[in-house]
Amino acid sequence: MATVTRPRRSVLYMPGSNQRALEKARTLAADGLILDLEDAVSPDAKEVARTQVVEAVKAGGYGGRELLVRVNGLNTPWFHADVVAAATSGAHAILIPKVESADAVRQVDAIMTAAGAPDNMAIWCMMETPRGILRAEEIAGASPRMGGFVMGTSDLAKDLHCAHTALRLPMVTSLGLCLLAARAYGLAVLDGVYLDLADDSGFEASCVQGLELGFDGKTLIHPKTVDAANRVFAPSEREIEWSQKIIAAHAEAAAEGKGVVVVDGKLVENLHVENAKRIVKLAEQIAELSADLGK
Ligand SMILES: CC(C)(COP(=O)(O)OP(=O)(O)OC[C@H]1O[C@@H](n2cnc3c(N)ncnc32)[C@H](O)[C@@H]1OP(=O)(O)O)[C@@H](O)C(=O)NCCC(=O)NCCSC(=O)C[C@H](O)C(=O)O
Ligand SMILES: [Mg+2]
Repeated sequence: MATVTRPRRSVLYMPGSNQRALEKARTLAADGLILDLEDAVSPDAKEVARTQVVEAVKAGGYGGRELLVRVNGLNTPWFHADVVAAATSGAHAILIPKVESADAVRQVDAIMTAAGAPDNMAIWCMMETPRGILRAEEIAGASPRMGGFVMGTSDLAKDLHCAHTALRLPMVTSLGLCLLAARAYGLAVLDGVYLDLADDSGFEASCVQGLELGFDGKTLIHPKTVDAANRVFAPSEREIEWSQKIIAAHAEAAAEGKGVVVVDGKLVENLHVENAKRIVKLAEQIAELSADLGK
């Protein structure tokens, strides 16, 4: 069973160079934020973005939202200083772009540790190159700090020479390999961004597909998409009620020495109960986070 440690239905990117966005994020109902130093920031704004992001995280005000700092890639002039600065910022995780090997993760781990990062600060990896996808398993298991994968479907589509289609068939193999590796190693895994901000129904359909594939949530580029992602990736009332019902029925059956029970004509075994417990726990965590954010 995949471990649920916190809700990650909606995780919003913002350019670290955009002070207004860093401020605005304190008021948004996103479960998590990616404070970006990489692709959303132009080369001449890299240092300013790094300073602003570290100051914003240290200043706080983000409540229970999960904070990830996306640093520049290993082969860039900004990488080392980004990791050192993020390591003691108080963010929950460093997100490394374009990861292609376990060694890259271990390099970041070593820099973080030397810079004084707390033991519970995680490493997340952008999965967005063909080599990275093919090595998803070794990357997932590269360090005890590994916390999750974020699908970088824009970079990946560029490298695969594939099209962005509604059903994402050209992307399904890559998404599936990363989901397998993430679940095998107990990591979180977030779906890629939807680029057409004018297409609300297309966005929602891509969230539904991401949920059905097994993603924990969706990465977003604009606040207007937060509510739809939160809605789609949250368990419905019906699912919660059904989960509670089968947990109770199975516990009653277990007390009578039975391993299975039939509820409303459906066979319920321990595996269904495990999944039901995950759903109930996720619903509780969403309620706690919503109360914390006042949303
Ligand atoms: C796309 C945007 C440039 C649009 O910005 P803007 O024109 O300012 O939008 P609005 O006027 O509609 O904004 C309304 C208010 O919302 C705030 N806002 C907008 N976007 C964000 C955000 N991302 N985070 C926080 N707040 C945001 C505005 O400040 C307005 O607030 P107010 O002042 O109160 O009116 C912009 O949305 C944007 O920059 N988005 C993020 C782009 C980004 O980070 N891209 C990189 C990540 S995606 C990626 O890299 C994919 C991956 O690597 C891959 O390969 O797939
Ligand atoms: Mg990318």
